[in-house]
Amino acid sequence: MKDRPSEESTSEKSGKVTSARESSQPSEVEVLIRDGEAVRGISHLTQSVERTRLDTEGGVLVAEVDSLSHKRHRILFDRNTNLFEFQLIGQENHHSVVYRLDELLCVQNGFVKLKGGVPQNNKINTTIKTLYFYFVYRKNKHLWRVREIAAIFDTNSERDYWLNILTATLTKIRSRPKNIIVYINPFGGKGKAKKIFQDNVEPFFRLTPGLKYSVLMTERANHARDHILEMEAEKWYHLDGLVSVGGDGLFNELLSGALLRTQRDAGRDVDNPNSDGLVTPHIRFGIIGAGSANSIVSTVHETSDYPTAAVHIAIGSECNVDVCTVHQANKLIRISANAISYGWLGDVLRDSETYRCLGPVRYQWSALRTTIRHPIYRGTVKFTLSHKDTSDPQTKLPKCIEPCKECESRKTQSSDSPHQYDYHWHAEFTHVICCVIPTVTPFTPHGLAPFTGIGDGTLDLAMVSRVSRCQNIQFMRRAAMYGGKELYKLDRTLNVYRVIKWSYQPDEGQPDPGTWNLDGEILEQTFEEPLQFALHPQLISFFGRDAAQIKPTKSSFIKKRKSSIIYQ
Ligand SMILES: Nc1ncnc2c1ncn2[C@@H]1O[C@H](COP(=O)(O)OP(=O)(O)OP(=O)(O)O)[C@@H](O)[C@H]1O
Repeated sequence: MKDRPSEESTSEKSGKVTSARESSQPSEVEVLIRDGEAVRGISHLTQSVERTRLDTEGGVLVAEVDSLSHKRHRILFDRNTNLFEFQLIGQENHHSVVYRLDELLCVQNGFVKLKGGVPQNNKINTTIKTLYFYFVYRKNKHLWRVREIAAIFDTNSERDYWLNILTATLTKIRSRPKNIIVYINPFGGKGKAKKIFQDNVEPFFRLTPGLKYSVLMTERANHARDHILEMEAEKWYHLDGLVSVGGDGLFNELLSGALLRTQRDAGRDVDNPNSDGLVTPHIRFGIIGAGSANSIVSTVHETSDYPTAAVHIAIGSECNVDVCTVHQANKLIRISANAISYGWLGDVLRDSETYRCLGPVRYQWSALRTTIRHPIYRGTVKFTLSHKDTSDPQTKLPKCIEPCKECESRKTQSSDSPHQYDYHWHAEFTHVICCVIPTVTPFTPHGLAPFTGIGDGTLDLAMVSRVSRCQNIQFMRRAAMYGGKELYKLDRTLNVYRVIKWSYQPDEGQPDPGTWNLDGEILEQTFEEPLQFALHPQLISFFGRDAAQIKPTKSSFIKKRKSSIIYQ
């Protein structure tokens, strides 16, 4: 059991301590995140210190403390670089550990029960003289957790001085959210969204200094979207985050509500697919994946782990994400930040709606039914490449099925007359799949889109023309087992392009125009009007961090353990 100082066992030593002065309160703090960079120690900033001292405003705060095992340490907090250094003193060799301010979730004058790095409840077990630092860290490739460092000060007032100054500093970190709304779909996934929030997310929020949050339980479909659109302006502009606790469908409501509201307030035309002037919402999005697929959260954080998502919201990490708008007859009809698919995948979703009573198994059942039916749709895909794509579709795309209206119209037009899209392909399709982000789902754990990123300014468009039932099963099996990257390696004839806009129109005279699967929701296609898809690069921000930038903490810390404070 951990040795914690209790009220009875500690006695306060006398000592004059600088009181928290007005002048020492920090103004707004800008944390420079230097992920992946080796952080230089700050020990050069001080030589010998007896007790808490603040060199200058924005200078270095220094104190000598004991660890729980009574080893003497020095803590330095450099307010210019926003770095903490914990040094073990009185040893021959120099042992220290450095943390950044943005890794500090909170400081407390008592300990919080942690289980596997997740705060268990909100009870703070107050102690005297001990300050508990709660730092977030990347536990392994995917998971983020909280670790505790306990430092026993010489006096209670010195501890309180540190507590006040650090809490005030954390409250003023500009990138941390101050005011968020949490939308919970009580029926999402297995109907446990509320409990998931209370057990895995709320404890982080309660610990975060300066974070205010309100919770809205949705009562119907589109409740969250309408709530955002109808919110009073003053409330809306004071918000800095919207968090969905549910599936991809609930998140899409938040996304649509916030984007529509922002464009409406800015007087932008959302209906025109060629308008590239959409305004970025002032809020960031957080997702707690409590739905059935949780594809967006799994793609952004590479895991649907609830505490990881909660950590990113609490510490205010940020990543920008591309968005795709879908238009029909010059009207905006949907917004997607995930994947849009037509053909086999669209039909599976449509069929699965009839079998909702089966729960998540319905997708497997409908996949089987759709594979037996083996739908093929004839239509025209038109697209414009992103400048990042180097392949030339002209040399790779098979010939259009004749007659092709687009080929004929291009023949009759002069070569210099502008086309809305640079390339087209009239074919019979088994799949047309467009990924805005890599699209990690329980069925495609390695990501469906071969080369796209979450905010790389491209859409990956894959067109799979008529294949046999057997080939389609192989195609889906490979995509699920190895991910899109391997699929592309195995089949170089796969027509995949990085595009910025595209459209699809089915040929008339087929029994069915087909259905789209847009972020897991059905979108009906019509014969009359093509659907147009337009990319808006990095239009929204998420509470998330590019995982590749941060190295996981080494698990061999036991070997390097020098004290209960320095174990990295
Ligand atoms: N209280 C509610 N009652 C009914 N429907 C709701 C409610 N709140 C949200 N919805 C709608 O339910 C749909 C599915 O919700 P959500 O995505 O949260 O869960 P899910 O279990 O992942 O769903 P799916 O079955 O689509 O995967 C959303 O499109 C949303 O609009």
